[in-house]
Amino acid sequence: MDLSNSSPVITDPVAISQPLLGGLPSNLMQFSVMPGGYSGSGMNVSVSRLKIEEALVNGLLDAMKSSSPRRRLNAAFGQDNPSDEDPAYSAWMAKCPSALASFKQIVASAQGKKIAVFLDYDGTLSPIVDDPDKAVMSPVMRAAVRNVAKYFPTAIVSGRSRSKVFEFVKLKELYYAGSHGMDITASPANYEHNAEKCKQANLFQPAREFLPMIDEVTKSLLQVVSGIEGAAVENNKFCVSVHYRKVAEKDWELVARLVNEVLEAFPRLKVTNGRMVLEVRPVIDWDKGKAVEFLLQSLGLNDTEDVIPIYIGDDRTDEDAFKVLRQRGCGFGILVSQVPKETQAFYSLRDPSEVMEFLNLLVRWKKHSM
Ligand SMILES: O=P(O)(O)OC[C@H]1O[C@H](O[C@H]2O[C@H](CO)[C@@H](O)[C@H](O)[C@H]2O)[C@H](O)[C@@H](O)[C@@H]1O
Repeated sequence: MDLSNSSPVITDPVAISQPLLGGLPSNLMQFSVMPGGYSGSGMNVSVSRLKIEEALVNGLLDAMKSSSPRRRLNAAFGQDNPSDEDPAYSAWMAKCPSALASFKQIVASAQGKKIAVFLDYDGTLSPIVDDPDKAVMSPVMRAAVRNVAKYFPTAIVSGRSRSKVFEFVKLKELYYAGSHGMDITASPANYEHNAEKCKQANLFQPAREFLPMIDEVTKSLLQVVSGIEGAAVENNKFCVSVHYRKVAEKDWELVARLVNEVLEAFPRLKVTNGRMVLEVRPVIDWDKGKAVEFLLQSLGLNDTEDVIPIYIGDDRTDEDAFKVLRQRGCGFGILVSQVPKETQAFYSLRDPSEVMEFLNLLVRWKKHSM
């Protein structure tokens, strides 16, 4: 199946100049997203719309409230800074131990194998801040990621658009999967800046046909939330974020209702809730987990006996990747969180500074074991 012809509309100049894996190699055929990936029949569409609406009306606001960090902390501990002495926290740490404390165990299982590193961006490599445009990465974190990429194939897997996350990370030696994995370069980003190597850039965009729809829904969302103080809309190319971090809690219901109303006109889009953000995206069978599988396969790292993928992320969307690693029975998910959470990850780190410490340890270990 040649995916380069699967999209009737190409509005993106990058996509035009870089064929969509111009005829997928046979080892990547399994990754084509069939049109049936979303509900195509009228009946299915209306049934799933009803379900989505019901879930949105009944659950969206609850989900928004429960994603408030202060509420979660208070619900878990009644205080803002949980310590190891807190029984609830230490019970969770027993299930999902610190990747720093368990470092020896982690590298022991990687002995003689290749490690591949997958990193989420917001909340993992940069601390969560109020203004999404200011979520910059510190120079020390950039140095840590650069060093990791010297020794291990390293990819960023983010909900942001690929170009936006590249603007923040600025490292050409990495692989990037933007828009929750719906926009992947299976070659280091520096290939894209080299005309000769452009064709090898292996751009994979399973939701490319949704581009015009995403632009349209972005306009509608911008329009409806423009009157709500603090609300912001971010076009992430194959998905859109509606931020409510700076919206007064009394207006959250209005945000949920307006987003829900807009989506009624877009049955092929769905909404999920992230960290104080509603994420609107295509209803296709593709997520960060599929992106990780795709990258492992296309980089020749698919041998579960020989390769240990490590995925570090803080968000609900990262759970899809943790789950994939668990199901493959090789590699580790590491959840970045200060509070107990249901997770498919094996280990945890408290915040981006611990992520940096872990990355530095990995490099030091590799240097000494060479
Ligand atoms: O997969 P990620 O890289 O974690 O992207 C998920 C969302 O991250 C960004 O929003 C989050 O970080 C912002 C900056 O710290 C914060 O203001 C916001 O409240 C968080 O939800 C990004 O702006 C979103 O578009 C991504 O969907």
